[in-house]
Amino acid sequence: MFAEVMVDLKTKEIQSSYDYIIPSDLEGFLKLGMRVVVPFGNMTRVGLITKIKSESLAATKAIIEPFDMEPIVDKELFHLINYLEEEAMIPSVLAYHKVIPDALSVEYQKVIRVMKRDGLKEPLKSLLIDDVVVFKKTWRKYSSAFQKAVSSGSIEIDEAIDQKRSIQTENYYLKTTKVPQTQKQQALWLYLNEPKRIEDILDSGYSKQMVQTLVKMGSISIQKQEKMVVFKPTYAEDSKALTREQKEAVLAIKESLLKYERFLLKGVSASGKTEVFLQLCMELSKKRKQAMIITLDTALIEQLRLYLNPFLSVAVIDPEDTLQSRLDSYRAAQTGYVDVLITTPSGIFTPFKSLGIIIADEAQDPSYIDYAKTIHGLDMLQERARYNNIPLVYASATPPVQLYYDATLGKLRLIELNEKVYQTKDQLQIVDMKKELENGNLSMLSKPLYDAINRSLKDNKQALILANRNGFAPYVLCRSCGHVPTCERCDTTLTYFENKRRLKCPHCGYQMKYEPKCMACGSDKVRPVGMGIEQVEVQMKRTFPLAKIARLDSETTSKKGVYQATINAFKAKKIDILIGTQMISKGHDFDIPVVGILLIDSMLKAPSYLANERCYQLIKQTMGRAGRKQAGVSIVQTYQTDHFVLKSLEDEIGFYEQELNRRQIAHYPPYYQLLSIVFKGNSLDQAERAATKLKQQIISRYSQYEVVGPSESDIKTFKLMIKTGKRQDLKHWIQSIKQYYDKENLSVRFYRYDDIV
Ligand SMILES: Nc1ncnc2c1ncn2[C@@H]1O[C@H](COP(=O)(O)OP(=O)(O)OP(=O)(O)O)[C@@H](O)[C@H]1O
Ligand SMILES: [Zn+2]
Repeated sequence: MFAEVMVDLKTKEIQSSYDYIIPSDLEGFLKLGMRVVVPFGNMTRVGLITKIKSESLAATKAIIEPFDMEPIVDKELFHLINYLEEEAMIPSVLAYHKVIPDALSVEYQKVIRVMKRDGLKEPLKSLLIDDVVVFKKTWRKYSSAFQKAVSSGSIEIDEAIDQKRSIQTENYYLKTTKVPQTQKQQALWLYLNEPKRIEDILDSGYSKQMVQTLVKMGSISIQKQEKMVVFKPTYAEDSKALTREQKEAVLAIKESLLKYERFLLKGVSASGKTEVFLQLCMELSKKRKQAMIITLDTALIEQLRLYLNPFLSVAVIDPEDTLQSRLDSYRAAQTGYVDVLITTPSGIFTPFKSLGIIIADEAQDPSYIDYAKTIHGLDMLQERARYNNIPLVYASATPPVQLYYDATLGKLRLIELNEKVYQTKDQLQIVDMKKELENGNLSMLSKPLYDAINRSLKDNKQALILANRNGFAPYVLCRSCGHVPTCERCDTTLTYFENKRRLKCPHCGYQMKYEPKCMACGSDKVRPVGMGIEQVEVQMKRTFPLAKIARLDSETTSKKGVYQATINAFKAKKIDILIGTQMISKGHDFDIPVVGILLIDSMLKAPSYLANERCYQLIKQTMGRAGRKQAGVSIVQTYQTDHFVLKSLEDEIGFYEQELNRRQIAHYPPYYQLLSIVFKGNSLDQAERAATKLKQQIISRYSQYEVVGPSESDIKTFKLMIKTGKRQDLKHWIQSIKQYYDKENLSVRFYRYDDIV
């Protein structure tokens, strides 16, 4: 027998799988989805078995040994990998890379063994103090010394595979056939008629000492089993009486628990969607089925966990956690040990033993689309729900336009929660900043917002301010020559960060030190222009000097734990005014009377067909943080009071209808599908020529496609955007010409979820 092995999954250069002979003693043991150790050139590498077959013309080398005892990639994951290759047009190595978690990746090390210590000379003599040492990267400069030592036989160098994290085990205690003497001992012995962990034994009132004695006597045996790390149910809370709408929602979804169906749970902010999740998960837990809930970040994971944990066992996979902790939770889901797994869109590929429901919370959030814009988490979840024949619930106060549209077509079932649990009042006020200026108010705070915050502080209450723009100012400008510093890698205008005195590229992360001297003309008349969140903070501190003010954005939360701590402090009312970017807008169950929404005008002008939708959702989500347990007011400051997004903040249907209409006219989703084809060459010229040529080919071959571009989109990169009603045949055709570009040394990538227009 032969195996196709995808060698060294995490190395992008190795793009294909290779055939290996399966040694006869491993036949039957090795299965699809297991990792194996194989010879590769003169190295030893780990690879994944992607196929087992009876014939191979290419195989010359044999698999050395298994690396896993059971498959780490199951049938469903293979299906998803296939889906990624076919539908998202992702190269297969990358698809494997996406699906297999980092916690399971390996590293390769060189291990040096000292054979003859006397033969060692400096610097090796002092580097190799122990007899077995792992080679350090910094020792590369001594390569020739190491080579000499090898040829003289003083040292040997081996290659070792280092698994970054491994599955943890722990001891379980079980009775043997040997009956102990005393009555007390016999009680313990009988209690251990099935394997138990020491914690559980102690909890049941037996002593550690007695366990040890019986082990010595041979009445108890010790077994090693996989250690399961989950949050066990605390039973610390009583269940709530559901509202009428919650009851109806639970009932509707419960009816189709054991089949594939999509639901849109559209519930206004604070309508108690989480309670609906809890009820569904509890129902499934009775049927020994698991639930996967996706939310956005550490604080929201924790908020959800605290809500569910009194009733259910919960595991979480948070990209902020350690590899080991992520692996533990991964195994808890995979082995069926836990009721609920809560994770972020990064965890959507986690395998389950018996998945019963998928809930995509905050389904409107852009982070469901991966950074590269190749994978849409909601599409992957739909594929998983279909594969497992289970319901998928999208939950949101502001559903994506696409899902709203699908619901109107009857492709998914709409369930609405229109009332807030506590039926508190909320109020919206849109302030025209042009008028504020006319009335002589030059500050960034409008009179109504200033008054509202002031009142709240006087009442010992809080305020939340959205300022969704990083840095101190969006750019700096030389007032002498007009120069604006841009990124030397991708030409994007650099954002100015005053606290760190740096200029940073919002697109690629490039950064440089800020000098108040113009790089073009040397003048010292360089000034920040426009407003960012750092500046909002400075001005708020000046306006409300006695208030405790905190800021939440990518800068302040770069250190682990700060985000969660700040959210907790705000909930505990240790902060008076919290200023934040979009990270404060979604899902947090705050109890505040005032929300201020600033700096949204530039968002409405973003070059994305999703700009209106994103801005609408962001404002509505932020508004939803007030008026939960107490009445609340949201104040939106804008220069564009006539914009339909702002006009329809209290007319939901109006928003969706106008936006749909606009998209239909401009040929955007959901009416048209988009596909970006991006060429990256050795030069801008080469990329542009290829893009132009492909555009002509497409137009002459497929008259039904609209092709926009080519346009320069990055360094040495040109992009075509295709709009189409149907994408299928185009995909195969492009795949077939792809080899041609490979020969020309041009990389061609496809992006299905590119929204930049
Ligand atoms: N049936 C109920 N009885 C009493 N309190 C409830 C009930 N259901 C939910 N709550 C409480 O109402 C508050 C709001 O619920 P939840 O956070 O689930 O709202 P949500 O719909 O998810 O809002 P958002 O869209 O803003 O995230 C929570 O504090 C929750 O504990
Ligand atoms: Zn850049």
